[in-house]
Amino acid sequence: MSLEIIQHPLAIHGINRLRDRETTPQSFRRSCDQVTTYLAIAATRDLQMKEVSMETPMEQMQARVVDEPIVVVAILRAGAGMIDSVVRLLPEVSVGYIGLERNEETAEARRYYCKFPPVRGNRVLVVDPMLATGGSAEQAIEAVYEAGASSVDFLCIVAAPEGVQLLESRFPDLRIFAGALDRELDENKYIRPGLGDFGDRLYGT
Ligand SMILES: O=P(O)(O)OC[C@H]1O[C@H](OP(=O)(O)OP(=O)(O)O)[C@H](O)[C@@H]1O
Ligand SMILES: O=c1cc[nH]c(=O)[nH]1
Ligand SMILES: [Mg+2]
Repeated sequence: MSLEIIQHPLAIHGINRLRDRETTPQSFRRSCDQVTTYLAIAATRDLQMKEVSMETPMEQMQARVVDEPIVVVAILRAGAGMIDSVVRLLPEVSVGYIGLERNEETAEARRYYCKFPPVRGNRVLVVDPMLATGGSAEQAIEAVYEAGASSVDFLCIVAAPEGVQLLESRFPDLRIFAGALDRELDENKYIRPGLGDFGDRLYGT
């Protein structure tokens, strides 16, 4: 497993806008988009390319274009807020959804929805802004591997050490791209310092 923490100053700035309790919903959405864009750029740095011949208005040339189908799978609800940013970078991407909700007492995630496009043999980006205990990500990644993904990258905005450890023990080939690695989980399994409940802040619930 590998863990990359995005170091770009604009990504760090965006995460700290998300953390600030004074941030308005409008600015929260803009910062979510900004940080997700940096995560997606990092995760697609090694996309396969192929050579094609093409004509510019001036002459013929050999050019390289992306040659790898990608699937993005969002963990609902909060992960839905990251889809548009990925689709803007990768307009051809297919999109799947898995609905998971943590029980407020036990913090265990319950699956309530799952719909994937064809995944077999493809690289899949699983997106969810928060990696806390790792239970939600574990269920989603397991489902994606069961559907036949050739490789999985997990993109999150804030990760807790507990979640990273769980994913590391479960999926040796997984790559995690995170905006920040925070200190710990609290007694309610919320990330500290964290940013609160991402879904509630994104959707105003
Ligand atoms: O690592 P875990 O301990 O599983 O916690 C992380 C999960 O918790 C949040 O979702 P939540 O269950 O609050 O659902 P929501 O997105 O609908 O708000 C978050 O978006 C992750 O999916
Ligand atoms: O800190 C946390 C933990 C889980 N889900 C969130 O939205 N925030
Ligand atoms: Mg929530």
